[in-house]
Amino acid sequence: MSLGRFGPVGESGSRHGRWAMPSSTPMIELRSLTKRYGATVGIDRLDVTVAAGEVFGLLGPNGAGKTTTLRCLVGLLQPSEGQVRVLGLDPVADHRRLAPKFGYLPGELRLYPELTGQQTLDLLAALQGAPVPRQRELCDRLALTRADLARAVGEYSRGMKQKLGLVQSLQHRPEVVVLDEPTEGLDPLVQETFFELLAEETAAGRTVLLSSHVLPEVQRACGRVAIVRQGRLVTVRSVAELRGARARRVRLVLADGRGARPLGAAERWSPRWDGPRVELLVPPDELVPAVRTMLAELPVADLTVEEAGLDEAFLDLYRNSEERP
Ligand SMILES: Nc1ncnc2c1ncn2[C@@H]1O[C@H](COP(=O)(O)OP(=O)(O)OP(=O)(O)O)[C@@H](O)[C@H]1O
Repeated sequence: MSLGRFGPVGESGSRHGRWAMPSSTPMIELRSLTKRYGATVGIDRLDVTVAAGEVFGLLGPNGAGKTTTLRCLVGLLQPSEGQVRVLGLDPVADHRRLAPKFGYLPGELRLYPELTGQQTLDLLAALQGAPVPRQRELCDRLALTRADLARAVGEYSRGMKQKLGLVQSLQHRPEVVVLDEPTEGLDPLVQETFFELLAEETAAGRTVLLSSHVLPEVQRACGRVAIVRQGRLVTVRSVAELRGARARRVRLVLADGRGARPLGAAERWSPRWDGPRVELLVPPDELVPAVRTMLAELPVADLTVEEAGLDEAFLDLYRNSEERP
């Protein structure tokens, strides 16, 4: 079972009444974190800090380094360089102290197929080394029935396995939860419940880091997002900031009714034609000069401006990172 380096009950015992952490200590801290696989760079000098009560998103395309980052966080991988701290502790050296306070949902949940759902949850609870006050409630909310839990997980559908994975990641009420692609395989109703659970986690001051390549998921769940690409951090932004940086979509109808043709100076905003209408994506700080140029140079019969979607802001950041030397 690959669920992280959870040991049996360590000297820290249950989650109640142990070492005190200064309130200023970040819940998660990655400092110049680098992981190489031989000649391949998984992640390269990643700096990320996550505070208590945040839902923080790690967003990036396939192969960006999300899983590598999460595995370093969980202590499954030893960094090649740099530092990882979770609750001020080293996930490799201090994994026994961390296990009761830490929840992890791996991207590929591999379970013992012959164990029942209930046996799996109980085994993982023992490895977490903590009581599981939320196990029953989470199973109920994620619609894992007693009959489901009595079946061998080898018979589970993908969605049921994912639900079991979510239950085990939260059942011991951990202070920090790391989730790799958490909504994979969940139907829309269960996804709703998942988002409710996330909101409750942060309302209770707990911290969540989730990886995703699904933008609407991040937009909905996270306050801040780190965008990674080819192992490098492109940017860390609040979702609100990403919205503010959104391009403006300018739609024009040209009076002469003709279709696609060169637009002179306006060509730089990548026009997309649809019959006599044309659509351009303009960065917010170029909007006023762009509209002036269009009105001066083109036979404009109609013009509308609206904010482009968050996905376009996101793609813009990707493109900008690609253009970097
Ligand atoms: N065990 C490994 N051995 C060699 N290279 C690896 C290994 N694991 C990951 N990599 C490489 O490290 C880079 C980052 O991979 P990683 O799995 O962390 O990305 P990811 O963002 O999680 O991708 P995905 O969204 O596809 O899961 C990729 O180039 C990948 O090929």
